[in-house]
Amino acid sequence: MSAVRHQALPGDPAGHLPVTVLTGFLGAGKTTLLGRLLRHPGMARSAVIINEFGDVPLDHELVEHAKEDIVEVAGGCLCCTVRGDLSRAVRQIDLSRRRGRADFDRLLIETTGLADPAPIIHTLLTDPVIAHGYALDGIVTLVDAATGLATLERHPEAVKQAAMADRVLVTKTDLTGGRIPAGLAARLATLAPSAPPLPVSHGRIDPAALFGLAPSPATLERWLGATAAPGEHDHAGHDPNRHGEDIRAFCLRRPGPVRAHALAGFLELLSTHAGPDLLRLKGIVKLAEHPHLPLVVHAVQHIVHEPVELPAWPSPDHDTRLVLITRGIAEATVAELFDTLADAG
Ligand SMILES: Nc1nc2c(ncn2[C@@H]2O[C@H](COP(=O)(O)OP(=O)(O)OP(=O)(O)O)[C@@H](O)[C@H]2O)c(=O)[nH]1
Repeated sequence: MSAVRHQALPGDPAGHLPVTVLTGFLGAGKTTLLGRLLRHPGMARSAVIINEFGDVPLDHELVEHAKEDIVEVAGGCLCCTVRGDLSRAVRQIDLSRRRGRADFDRLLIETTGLADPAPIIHTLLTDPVIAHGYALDGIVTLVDAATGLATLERHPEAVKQAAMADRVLVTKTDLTGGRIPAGLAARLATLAPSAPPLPVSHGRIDPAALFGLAPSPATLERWLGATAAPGEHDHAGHDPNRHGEDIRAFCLRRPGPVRAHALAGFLELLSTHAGPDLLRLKGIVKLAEHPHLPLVVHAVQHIVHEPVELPAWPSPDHDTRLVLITRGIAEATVAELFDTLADAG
């Protein structure tokens, strides 16, 4: 038996460990917030499950973490194709805790940006092993201050994420003058009236604001009633890189270095012309100018974020890898554009 201290939920004599579900549309800032939270001294005893859409996981290389209590679930959304994987991931990390290999008293689950939180909550509440040892402490939904309103208009997944929130964080308010834009605030007030939004910049928030939000039994009942029974969303043979009709993920890989101006041209062309259909781009790039210092790039719809240079390659894989999630844009078109610019570079 490990000597694990249990930090039970208040009023929970059974000593269930609290689980927080961190959700929010593609690129809303979930990984940024998580990275920052995990550096907070009060968060040292947290385990994390990260789920990524598509079969080329990158987040585990991009989340700065000094701890090993992180399990990555790749290859689809927890909400549709890999719900069984959520159970397995929680069971795996729970077994590590019981065997004394992992020492945590709080679990955080970061969903993909396309996830419907309802089936995830359903699994947490109904899987016998999970329900025995863990209890939902709250759903924290991140909404991007700059793209959030347009995203809520176009993507029902984003609406559901906001509607189920116990806490809404409006991220990137440094891009909107430190404020939540009025139109977005009004939309959120109707979607999540009991979760007034908090503005957040660069993931800076007191962790206490995110915990102890446990939804009431009546709310849980409502979700359980509204959610499909386990198995209904699990499609055998479902392509993990597809979501709905025309959203798909793909990865561009290039072993040779890429010149900075070729990369900048590619990002500029793509974000300007694909606009809202470039749901997400993230990647790690070997720049010709600094091949030993990998560059992390991000774009969310029409916004290309400030690239960040890492002090070292996070894994032995030193190829440039760009993961894209697009709506109705062919992989071949994007790959050709990238190759043309990189080859000419
Ligand atoms: N200016 C600004 N940029 C931010 C902020 N938070 C996150 N970003 C940037 O937004 C981009 C996306 O952030 P992530 O944390 O990767 O977003 P995510 O929600 O984890 O993305 P997915 O996992 O792909 O859905 C990155 O370039 C971040 O640096 C913020 O508060 N301000």
